[in-house]
Amino acid sequence: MKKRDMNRDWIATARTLSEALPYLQRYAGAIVVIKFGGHAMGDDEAMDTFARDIVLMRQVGVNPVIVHGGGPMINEMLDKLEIKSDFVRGKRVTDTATMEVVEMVLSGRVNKRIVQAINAQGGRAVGLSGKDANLIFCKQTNPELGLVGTPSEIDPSILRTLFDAGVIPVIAPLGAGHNGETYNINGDTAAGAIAAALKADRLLLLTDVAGVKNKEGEVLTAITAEQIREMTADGTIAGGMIPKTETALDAIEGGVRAVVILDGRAPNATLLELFTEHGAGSLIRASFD
Ligand SMILES: Nc1ncnc2c1ncn2[C@@H]1O[C@H](COP(=O)(O)OP(=O)(O)O)[C@@H](O)[C@H]1O
Ligand SMILES: CC(=O)N[C@@H](CCC(=O)OP(=O)(O)O)C(=O)O
Repeated sequence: MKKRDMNRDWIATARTLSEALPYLQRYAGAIVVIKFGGHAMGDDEAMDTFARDIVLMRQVGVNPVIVHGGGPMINEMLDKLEIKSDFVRGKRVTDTATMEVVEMVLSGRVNKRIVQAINAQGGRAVGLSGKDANLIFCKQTNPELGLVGTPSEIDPSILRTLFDAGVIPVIAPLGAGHNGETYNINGDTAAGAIAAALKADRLLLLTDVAGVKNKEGEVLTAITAEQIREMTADGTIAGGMIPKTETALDAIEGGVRAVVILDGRAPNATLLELFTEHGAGSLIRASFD
């Protein structure tokens, strides 16, 4: 299949996971950044399946880094507190009161739920946010969005320390400002910036759709930067898909080898993408030569 050819430098030729098993050691040392979106988290079963895949990945020597979202969980808490919030091009307009809720929900409930799920599957996960160990400093994205941040300096050294210790980092997308501010970073944006800083082998953006769809609603297995620009301009790519495709382009420009947008709720989604020939979702690479 065409997509398979484009992956030949890194992905196995196995058709099934069991066929891939004897070859898994070839991935030892690879860095795979996985954005786990709020919509992809679904119920406890989806969380457990995700956690099992991540632990298996770590057991074969891959260094997985989880960067999570949690938009729906933030919405739920804002509703309870009767705080209104608006989105502009997929990003939440964040004032001080909203920021407090975002930090509590992401660094607290959502981060620890993922850490606990991975540890329950036999892994060793540690939760942190972009504020820990100076991982992410931000500048303001746009005054109209308030405390939404764009990562400006990333220090991934803490992640390498965790890799060496066999620990799986689970990162909430928050950043520090140089004047003591806390910034809300879109989860996709944070994952892309971390993947670029690590020059990751793969960035997987897990969501609740099978991939990027064209006007006819068909999932595109491979997309170029040019197609993404056209589809965004004509409105085919909209809402939450905008930060994902923008992230994919920035990550590739920043040195990530390939980005895949895929359905995180599909059984064994991440393992199938990494270890089998057919992969899953929409693959974005610098060039398809
Ligand atoms: N061209 C497109 N292809 C696929 N999904 C799209 C497209 N344009 C907009 N979307 C929307 O983007 C959503 C994914 O973004 P979002 O809801 O923010 O996900 P997550 O919470 O997983 O980060 C999809 O559920 C879909 O409704
Ligand atoms: C700036 C911005 O929009 N931040 C997001 C952070 C969480 C996120 O990205 O969650 P999902 O991946 O589940 O959508 C927010 O406040 O919702």
